Amino acid sequence: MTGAYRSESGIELPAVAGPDDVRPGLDARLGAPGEYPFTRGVYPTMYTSRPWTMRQYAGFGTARESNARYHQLLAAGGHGLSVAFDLPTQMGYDSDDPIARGEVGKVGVAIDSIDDMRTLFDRIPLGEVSTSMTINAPAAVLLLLYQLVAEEQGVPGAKLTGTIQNDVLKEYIARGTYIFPPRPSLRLVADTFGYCAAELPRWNTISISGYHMAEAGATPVQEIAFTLADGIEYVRTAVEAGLSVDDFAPRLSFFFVARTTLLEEVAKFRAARRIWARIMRERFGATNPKAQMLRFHTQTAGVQLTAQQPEVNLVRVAVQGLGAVLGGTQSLHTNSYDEAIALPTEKAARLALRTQQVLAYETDLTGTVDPFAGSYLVESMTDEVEDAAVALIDKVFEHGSAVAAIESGFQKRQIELSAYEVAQQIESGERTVVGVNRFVTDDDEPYQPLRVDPAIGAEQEKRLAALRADRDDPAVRAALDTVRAAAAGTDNVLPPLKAALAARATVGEVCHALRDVWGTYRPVEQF
Ligand SMILES: C[C@H](C(=O)O)C(=O)SCCNC(=O)CCNC(=O)[C@H](O)C(C)(C)COP(=O)(O)OP(=O)(O)OC[C@H]1O[C@@H](n2cnc3c(N)ncnc32)[C@H](O)[C@@H]1OP(=O)(O)O
Repeated sequence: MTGAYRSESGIELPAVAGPDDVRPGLDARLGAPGEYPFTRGVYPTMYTSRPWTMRQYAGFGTARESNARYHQLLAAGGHGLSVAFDLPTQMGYDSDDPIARGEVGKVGVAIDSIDDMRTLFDRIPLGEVSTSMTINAPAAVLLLLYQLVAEEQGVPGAKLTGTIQNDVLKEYIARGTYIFPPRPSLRLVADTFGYCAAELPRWNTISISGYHMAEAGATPVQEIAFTLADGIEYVRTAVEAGLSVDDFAPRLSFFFVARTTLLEEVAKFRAARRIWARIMRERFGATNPKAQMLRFHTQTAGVQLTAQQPEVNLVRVAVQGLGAVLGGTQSLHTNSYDEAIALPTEKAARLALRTQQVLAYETDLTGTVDPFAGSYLVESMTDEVEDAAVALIDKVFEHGSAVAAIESGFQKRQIELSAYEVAQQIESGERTVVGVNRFVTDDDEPYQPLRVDPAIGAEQEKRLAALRADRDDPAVRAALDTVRAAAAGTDNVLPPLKAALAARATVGEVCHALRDVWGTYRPVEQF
């Protein structure tokens, strides 16, 4: 390589960093751990009093199979649950909808109704375990099903802890599971904030996500800038809906990637906390410190895993996870080594969890807080990532709002340009990917991927037919009419949604009721 090393975001690294690389005023930029601007972490004691939450994302096939995987993960020492839903559920369609054919139970679990949700959490005490659900456009619907099942277990809403992803804006930018146009989607998000503040006060109402943008090619700077810009949009919407920032913002959470480029990643996490604290205090007038804290989940970078020599992924994941912990993550998913090929096998899923257990229990990482504080290199990179991200957030808002920028295709285009550059670097050999363009071998061992049983679609169809034959249909129709009326007006839509789901309306039926009023989003293709 010639010339200075440039980071993933294009920041030049000094070959040897020294005191001159750190700008004056470091103490004020750092603060103490647990204090504004939270550069050193959101809690004063961080992992010295409690390690991060080990939360492995899992789910496939039917509710029964996924329930078995959750029991395995908890028995293996996992701390919290993280549910992956299949595409039809994520898009608000029932398993027997023609559009769902071939996709039922593939990338996650199929959930059609309260009956499936009850099975999913069978023998799991919802008052004790915290559960994350990666669900966006229909997040309110799955959250209400969870609440209904918890109530059946005798657990009141006030005791429930967990997170819904509920971040529709990044779906338009990178992930693609949107249903409604941006504006009604934002209204549904604000309704969910309001409902949770009253009914589920310990629930994290959103996981504002940069992970998927990173997987699509965003640089670290783009990842945090576009994510924080989305965060601003959510806060603005909720404030305009009459909610108090000090009340709802403590339950906002974030979700980022951890790449193998560990130093820049640590700088990224620290910069993101600092920028968000300032935005909340200065732009939105938050005075509650909890409303200024950026708490986040991390997943190791799936896009960096390779199908060639898949065991090497174990090493990559360990390095990525190390960066997340050094950056002060609240919760972590470490990918399985076989994820570039298929859904993780049970063995691979266990090894992935073991990776974080080694980090937590065999290293000295939990003995001290923010060990990189004062590092010439990491402090200077934190400043540089911060400056570049703030400048990019300003660029987003030159479009008027994050939504307007999304509608113009701005973020998506920037991310695609970054992805193109990386692809070219791999192609030319300028960027090394071990086992792919260097250190290649012909003798990869055969690997038996986990396959989802194709009969699952038919099985779900049968369960749905039984449900529809065994419920009070006029009551379901009346409840769906009430959902439509709330969606057309200004009342919070969650209470009527809950009533419809309790009457055993399906996920697809309630989402269709909302589609009737709000319509569906059609993306504008730019190229
Ligand atoms: C790729 C894929 C896809 O596309 O499909 C995906 O999206 S997968 C996406 C998967 N997404 C996820 O798994 C998201 C996970 N997110 C979360 O779990 C949350 O949003 C989170 C990031 C805020 C982490 O929440 P958590 O409950 O695990 O952890 P917390 O940090 O909130 O800790 C739990 C409780 O312990 C307390 N606590 C923790 N540590 C300390 C400490 N050192 N001192 C004092 N208190 C502490 C917290 O205040 C909190 O209590 P209290 O609550 O009372 O304050």
